[in-house]
Amino acid sequence: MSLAPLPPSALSFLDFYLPPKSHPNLFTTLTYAASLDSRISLGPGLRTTLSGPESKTMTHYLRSHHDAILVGAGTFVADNPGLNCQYPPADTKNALECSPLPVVLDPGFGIEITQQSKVLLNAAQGIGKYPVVLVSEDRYLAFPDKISKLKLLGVRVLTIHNLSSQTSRSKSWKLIQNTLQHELNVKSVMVEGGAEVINDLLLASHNEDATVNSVIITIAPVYLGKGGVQVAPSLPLDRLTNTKWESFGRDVVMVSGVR
Ligand SMILES: NC(=O)c1ccc[n+]([C@@H]2O[C@H](COP(=O)([O-])OP(=O)(O)OC[C@H]3O[C@@H](n4cnc5c(N)ncnc54)[C@H](O)[C@@H]3O)[C@@H](O)[C@H]2O)c1
Ligand SMILES: Nc1nc(=O)c(N)c(NC[C@H](O)[C@H](O)[C@H](O)COP(=O)(O)O)[nH]1
Repeated sequence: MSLAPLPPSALSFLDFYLPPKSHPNLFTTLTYAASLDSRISLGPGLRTTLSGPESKTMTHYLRSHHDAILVGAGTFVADNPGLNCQYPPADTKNALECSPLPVVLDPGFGIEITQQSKVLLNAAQGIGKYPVVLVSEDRYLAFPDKISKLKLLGVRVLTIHNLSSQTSRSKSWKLIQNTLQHELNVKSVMVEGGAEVINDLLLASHNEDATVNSVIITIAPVYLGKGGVQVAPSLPLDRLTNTKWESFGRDVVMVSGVR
């Protein structure tokens, strides 16, 4: 599948919100696509396409600018995501180089990754990187066989000390960002969802437990209704700053951020 090129106006619109060439700490971008009623899928466990072709290309362009891409266990199970970059590669070598490191947040160590998982099919074809799974230490110790099996498939499992004993999920973001920066040597991460991950990270940023440098949201002109999986943090949050809006085909994209 080849994605349509982005016009120069889209590139300049995004430029300020991308990770800069050098940044002292981990640069975190939160990005997702939502409906007009702030739903990101039709229901739990359902994969729902919201982005049109232009904003889909934009997401892949963002992927090419980040070292890592993080999704939660719920998204991994619902979407079977490939988590690679399909834009702008002209060939396979390019696709591997521009693809971020896929990171799956799965404290309970419950997801099944098999040879048929899209992320591993991409890695085996050389068009994506092998993933890392972040799990709680207690769950890691409970499943030695699973770790060996995953290792054979090329999947790395990393533990986060005390992840499950955090009193709030907002607090666990500090540990997650530390692990990305110091253990995986990641300088920029793009967090794609799902709703639990997004709601917690927004709250963590509000509570200053985590840093979010950019927020890039695609709004699709559709209502998904009350049954949809909703982005709605548990508290009202501060108004986003440095916001700009631009049409991408039938969608609108909002960018916000501080460097
Ligand atoms: N439209 C979009 O841009 C988009 C993006 C991603 C996912 N989705 C959709 O979202 C749905 C999945 O969302 P969800 O909310 O069910 O699952 P999720 O992907 O947010 O994963 C939830 C799991 O992640 C882990 N987790 C989340 N926050 C954590 C934290 N702070 N600390 C430790 N662990 C944490 C926990 O294991 C939790 O059970 C699916 O339907 C998927 O299709 C849509
Ligand atoms: N930008 C965006 N628009 C959407 O309409 C949608 N459903 C997602 N969802 C994000 C989530 O992370 C998905 O899992 C990946 O979009 C799967 O896609 P890939 O196989 O990795 O290309 N993201």
